[in-house]
Amino acid sequence: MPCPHVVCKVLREAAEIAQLYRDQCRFPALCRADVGPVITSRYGGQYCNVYTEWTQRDLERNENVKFCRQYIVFHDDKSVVYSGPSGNCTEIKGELLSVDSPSGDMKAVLRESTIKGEDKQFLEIWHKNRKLKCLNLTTLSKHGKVYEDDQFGCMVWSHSETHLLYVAEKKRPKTESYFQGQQFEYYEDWGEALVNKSSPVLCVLDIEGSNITVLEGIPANISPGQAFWAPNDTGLVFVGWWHEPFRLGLKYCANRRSSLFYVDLASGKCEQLSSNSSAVCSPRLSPDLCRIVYMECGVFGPHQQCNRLCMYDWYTKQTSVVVDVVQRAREDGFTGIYSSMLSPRCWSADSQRVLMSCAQRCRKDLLVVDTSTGEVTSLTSQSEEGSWNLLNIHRDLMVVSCSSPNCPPDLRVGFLPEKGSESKMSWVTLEETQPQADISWQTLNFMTVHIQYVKLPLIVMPHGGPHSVLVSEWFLSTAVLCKMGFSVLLVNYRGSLGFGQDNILSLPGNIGTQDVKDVQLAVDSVLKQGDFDKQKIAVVGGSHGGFLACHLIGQYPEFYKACVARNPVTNLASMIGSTDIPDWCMVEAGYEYNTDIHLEPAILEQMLNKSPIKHVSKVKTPVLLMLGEDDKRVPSKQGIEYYRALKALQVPVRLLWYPGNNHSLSKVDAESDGFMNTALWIIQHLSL
Ligand SMILES: CC(=O)N[C@@H](C)C(=O)N[C@@H](C)C(=O)O
Repeated sequence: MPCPHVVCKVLREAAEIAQLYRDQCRFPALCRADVGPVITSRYGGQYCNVYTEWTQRDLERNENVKFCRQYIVFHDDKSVVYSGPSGNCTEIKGELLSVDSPSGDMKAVLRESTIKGEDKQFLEIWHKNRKLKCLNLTTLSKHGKVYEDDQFGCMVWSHSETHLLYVAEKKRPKTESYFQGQQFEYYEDWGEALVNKSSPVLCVLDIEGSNITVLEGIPANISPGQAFWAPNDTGLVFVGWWHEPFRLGLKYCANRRSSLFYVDLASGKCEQLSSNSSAVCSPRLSPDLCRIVYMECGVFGPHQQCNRLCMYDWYTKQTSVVVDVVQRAREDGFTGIYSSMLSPRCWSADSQRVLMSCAQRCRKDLLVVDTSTGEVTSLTSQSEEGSWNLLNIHRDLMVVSCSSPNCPPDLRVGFLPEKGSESKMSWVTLEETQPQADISWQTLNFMTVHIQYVKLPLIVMPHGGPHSVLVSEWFLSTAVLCKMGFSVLLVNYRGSLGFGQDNILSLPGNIGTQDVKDVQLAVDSVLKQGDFDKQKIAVVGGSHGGFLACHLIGQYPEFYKACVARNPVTNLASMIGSTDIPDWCMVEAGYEYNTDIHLEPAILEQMLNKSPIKHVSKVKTPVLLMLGEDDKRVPSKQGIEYYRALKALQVPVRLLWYPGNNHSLSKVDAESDGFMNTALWIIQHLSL
């Protein structure tokens, strides 16, 4: 029997909202897992240690803290016999990178420490219970700062465990006096979140002799990263990004011209292993040291696309495409490969299959790819839970984390079943989590929405990118908003990842119309259910999601009662000259991009026509803008341009300015301040 509609009560007291936010911040997220070597106990049982790293917002310290916890896993190579934590959590401070040697006997740590007010980097080698070596990299001055980011950064032991490979900034000439004319030299960098990362170099530490060699032989027009040791330690394999005629932003942009390279340590010769005209990432060597898998996509065009999974045979030097681009969802449901990064290890023990977590429509699944047939099987598509993340796999023991919109991430392990028996996958939970019974969610054709028999206020959240995807996983802000009594509609519009390459390609040239109409269609269709209060709808979005939020309030002026935009794109025509990704503006406006492009008035006109600023005169909705001072992706001037237009029109607008923050506004205080202001802005303007 249908329940009568009742008026929904939303939590509106700032102190109570802050308490909810604090409570939900206590759920940590997994960021790393390693499987240690197999140890045989004196009673004959086999076990290994699983090392995990987590991050958690510490609101008191205004920091994202990182900590580790280890688990012991007894197994018989096919199943887990017994498992449990071995000790408590320990906070990790000052470690930028760390890695165990292949045998597990040694550990290398890159540490940053401030001495007499100066930042110094140290490279430590640990053996058993002692620190074997500590090199002051800053004093040695062989190179600049070591890269610790996901894009270029790596720290890898040689197979022989005698050398360590890492990436650092090339040494710059000293600038003691301006008479030398170099003090004010401009160094291009790789843009948003890669500031001051300009010319990476590959560095090798000879551990015995404490000797660091900065590798030569790499073409000067290439920036190397994501490196590892070739079979038998004869040389190094790496991804090289072309940086001529100039560097473009790399973050969220897998479409930068790049290739796989091999540099031979004896001869210094550098060889290109993959195509000259595509973009590659995440090369991973098989356990038998015979093959390398990597992901490949087109250069320019949409910033993230459906990938090809390619494989390079080390001995035959042949490259094959294991899984090709999927234009439209296949009959078996497979929609293509969208992972931007493979886990540190991704091969099965027999070097036949590759594992990955990958967006498939609105969820992230664990996929197994048979490299000899290209067959793709999902290990998780039949599971009820939301989304799965592969943290690592070693000797077929997978370490994964699973979460959903009402369940923070947990930690599980399980052995990869034999080929053909994937449906028999069974998991053992190492770390339970706390499901949030008062939040419910559903994936529908256009929406993720809470269906309840009360008139709920609705917050519409389209994602940014625009070529990214919202999967059914844990999000702090949506969980808190739901607990406050809001309903949240997360929208994947056409152009999102996870639905096939055709879907992605349908958007460039049509932004500002197709994506806007898709979001509105999703909102209208949930409103037809009658469960939501049509007078209490807000829209919230960041970046391209902010672009959509500003478009929606301009194109549907009576509809949204509050709008919150984080670093929104408001005018493509003015953004192209100042962003780190000018190609994005061209491609999304419907043009091909070339580095030597000349802007024509017609192009700028089209960009303006597709931008939210074009509709600003119709806006009535109160707007809260949140801008990061150091944003290189969507420079803050975009938001300021919109702010001025709204002020002139006397539309209520408030601007929050976050110094020391970039595009993501992810520093702990900026994020929590942004959340509180978002919640209070919506409460105020929805008259709750
Ligand atoms: C490629 C890119 O960064 N585009 C931005 C305009 C954008 O929308 N970014 C998203 C991913 C974000 O949420 O920051």
